[in-house]
Amino acid sequence: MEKIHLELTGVNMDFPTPNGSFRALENVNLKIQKGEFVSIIGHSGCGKSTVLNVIAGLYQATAGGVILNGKEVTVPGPERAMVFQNHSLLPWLTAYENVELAVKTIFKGKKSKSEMREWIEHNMQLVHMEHALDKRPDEISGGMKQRVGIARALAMEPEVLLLDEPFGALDALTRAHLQDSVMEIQADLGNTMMMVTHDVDEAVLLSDRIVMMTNGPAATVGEILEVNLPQPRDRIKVSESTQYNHCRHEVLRFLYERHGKKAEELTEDETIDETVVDSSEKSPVVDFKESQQPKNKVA
Ligand SMILES: Nc1ncnc2c1ncn2[C@@H]1O[C@H](COP(=O)(O)OP(=O)(O)OP(=O)(O)O)[C@@H](O)[C@H]1O
Repeated sequence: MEKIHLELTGVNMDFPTPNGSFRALENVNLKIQKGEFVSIIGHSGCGKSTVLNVIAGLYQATAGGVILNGKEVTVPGPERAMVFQNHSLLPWLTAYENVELAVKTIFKGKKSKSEMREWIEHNMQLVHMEHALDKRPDEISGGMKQRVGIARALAMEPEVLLLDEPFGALDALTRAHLQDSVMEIQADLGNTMMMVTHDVDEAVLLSDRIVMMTNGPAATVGEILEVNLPQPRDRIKVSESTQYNHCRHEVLRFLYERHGKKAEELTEDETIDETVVDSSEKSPVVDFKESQQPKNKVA
């Protein structure tokens, strides 16, 4: 049995609201091994981002806690880097300088100026952005900005990379490129990665396990699905495999059941455009999409 790297135990998260306390999470328990890629999926507003924010230390759990490498985490730290849906780069700095800012914070006094430069260039290479070091965010595309955001997070040498819908704002082709890059990076570096996504295909393609959350309020882990697909994964080969379609069906079944549709109404290859109920509003919203990403691997 592998050693547990990251563990959430009995996590509750209550938010104060004008109408009293709102319980977003209740008794969330999760054990993650080093180097695992875990996706979190669930209906809109169920609490996926809240789970990541608690791990990041941006929110403090009202009960229970998070242990990383045997130590409790309650505040943000460089060993847990977060990538958001919107790149959050500083617009007046170049791509290089944006990454440099994070690198200086972590490695000041530990790396020389030339070592820092090498390290920044190395991380930009990992995300295939070495050609745009001197571009400012307004001079590069959304996908390129996201790449720089990932480089900035990786440059902090985090033990855990937290990805909150990192590709959600991108077009299908760019998303596919970035998914491939993230798979390559994880194969290279072996980081533990946790990703919130609404995209069932993305979750199956990238994950070792998919955590499916129940609807809120007081959301918790509903089911956990193991994705037993061989690595490295080629999107075209994977999408043709029975195991892939089984995993996809299992996630859709879970989401449908939470939406009130019966599992037996699903077929293995059913196409779905929208399936969910916003768990906080209890009204149908267009949210869960079968991925429209291209099925072939893009270089
Ligand atoms: N700071 C806050 N104060 C009050 N309520 C909050 C706060 N942050 C989140 N919530 C509530 O907690 C619940 C979970 O929110 P969260 O953003 O984690 O859901 P989510 O599953 O990530 O949603 P989505 O899929 O739409 O991004 C929601 O009902 C949300 O309104």
